[in-house]
Formats: sequence, C-alpha cells, structure tokens
Amino acid sequence: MSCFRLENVSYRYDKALVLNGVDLRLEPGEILGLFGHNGAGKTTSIKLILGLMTPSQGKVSVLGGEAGDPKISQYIGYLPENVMFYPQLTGREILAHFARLKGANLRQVPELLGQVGLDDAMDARVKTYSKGMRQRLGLAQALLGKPRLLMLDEPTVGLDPIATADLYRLLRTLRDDGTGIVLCSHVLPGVEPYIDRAAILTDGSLKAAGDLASLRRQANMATTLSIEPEGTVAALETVVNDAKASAGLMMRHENGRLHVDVRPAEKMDLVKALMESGQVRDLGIYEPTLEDVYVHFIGSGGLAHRGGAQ
Ligand SMILES: Nc1ncnc2c1ncn2[C@@H]1O[C@H](COP(=O)(O)OP(=O)(O)OP(=O)(O)O)[C@@H](O)[C@H]1O
Repeated sequence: MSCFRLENVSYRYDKALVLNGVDLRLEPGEILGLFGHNGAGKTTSIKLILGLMTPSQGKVSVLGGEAGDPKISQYIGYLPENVMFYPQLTGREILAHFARLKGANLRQVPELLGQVGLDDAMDARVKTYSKGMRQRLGLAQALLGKPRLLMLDEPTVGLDPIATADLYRLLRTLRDDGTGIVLCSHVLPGVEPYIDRAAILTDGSLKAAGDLASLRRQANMATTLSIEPEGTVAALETVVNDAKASAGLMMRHENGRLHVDVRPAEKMDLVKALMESGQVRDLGIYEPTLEDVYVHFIGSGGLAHRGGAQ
C-alpha cells in the first residue's frame, strides 16, 4: 500500500492554477525530497495529502484510503513550516497536549523529547527555546503516534549543522522501520545523501522525479573528467581528440589538469581510451549533484532560487 498517490492532480486558488496535473507517489520505507522554489506548490501538495483541501482535478489517496479520513490522519505526522507554540508552556506540556489531541500514548512524550535532543530542556518554557529547539519540538510533535507517513516542511530551518545531521539520521532510522517520509525544501545543499528519490516542482508542474541516477539520465547532463597527465596536457588532449566519442566535448586546462565534459553515454568509451593511452597519472570523475540537476530542470531562474531564502 502506497503512503500516498497523487494522480493527475490540479489545484486552483480562485483562478490561479497552482498545481497542474501532478502524478507523484511515495512508498513505505522511502524518503522523498520534494523540491521547488518559493511558490512552486510544495505546501499545496502537502495540504492536499493531509486532506485539508480537495483537488480541483485528479485523485489523492493516502495509506490506502481517502485524504482527510480521520481514521487515516492518525497515521500521518506533519511538521509545518515556521512552527509556533504557546510560549508559556514547557516542551513537555506542549507535547502532552498534542499527544492527547492525537490519541497517542503519553509515555511517548519524554521518549520523543529525548529522541530529538530536548531531554535537558523539556521542563523549560518554550519562550526560552532557540529557533532550533522549537523546530525539534515540532519534529517530536510530528513523530507522535508512530506515523506511517511523515511530512516535513523545511525541517532543517533553524537547525545548526550537527542538529541537521542528527535529524537526517533519525529520519533514516524511521525510514528503515518502514515509514514513508516527504522532505519539502528549497534548501538543497547537504540533503542529497539522505533522500531516496527527488521530485522537482516548478510553477505547479512536476518537472522530474526519480532517484539521483535516473534524474541524471533524464537531464542528460555532462560528467566532468578531471585528468592529471602522465606527460603533457597537449598529449592528453590528443588522446581525447582521437577518442571515438570526441565530437562536441568541452575541454579546459586548470592547474596542470585537463577537464573534459562528456555525455553519460560516451563516458566509458572515453575513460577506456584514456586508460589505454598510458597518458593518465590521476583521474577524477565528477557527476552532476542534486543541485546541478535541480538547476537544470527549473531553468535559469533556478540559480536565483538556489539555496533559497531561509
Ligand atoms: N490561500 C491562498 N490563496 C491564494 N493563493 C495561494 C494561497 N496559498 C498559496 N497560494 C499560491 O499558491 C502557489 C503555491 O504556493 P505553495 O505555498 O504551495 O508554494 P511552496 O512551494 O510551498 O512555496 P514556499 O517554498 O514559499 O513555501 C503560490 O503562487 C502561492 O502564492
């Protein structure tokens, strides 16, 4: 049973079409990164999955049932962007309040607060918490009741690098236990090793979805070979020019190395020719990163959005 399925889903706010024919699914035990610039439609997609809104067109199914069904909602954890809590209550009191609302066992409260690193602060009032601590409390709230689908909107905002790494490790453990997780973000650096698949939204349309290898194939972006010559760079250039796949290759020199951009389909032929030539002392292979692929799919506007406002 899928955690969710969006089938040809569109959504309009009045006349504005903000989601347009989106097909997307999440399976148990999978972390999906949902990426897109501000206003791309990420939060709208999450609200549809939560059943807070109904699609103008298409079908949304969640954990084998209908989005918004209370019997299903108890298995969904959600961390909204910019989470806010009543400042006079302690972390423990707030989490206990949410546990009662969700029908979760109160024994989970100290356990979860420990899991998100708030052991020492659970009895302090939330008004004394830093932004990162409030974010961790929000995460503990999302984890109440052992969700089978966990949706996190910008979960790393306000977290320092160590807390961010802790969060990703925790998400992996949950994923390995079978939880399906959606990580919504416009902040890409650092997330690549922690997600199984990425979906890239632009202006309400899904531009691409898949694991990084498949996104690289879909984008057909060049791989860069960085080669240190055994002899001269000119001799290496001759090897590259003579290789079967040399047409249209981009070459440049930098710090005594030759850098060659090669299409994925031609990469192995070129590597073979280089290795057989005896002209290579050292070889580095640089595949496009998730950020490179993202910028490719969202177009030139992507650079302006890259890393986004936090
Ligand atoms: N209540 C609303 N009424 C009208 N338009 C809205 C409303 N909420 C969102 N929108 C519009 O819908 C589009 C998608 O918004 P959404 O919040 O889903 O984007 P997002 O990808 O989550 O952006 P962000 O990264 O800024 O949170 C935007 O153009 C936004 O202005």
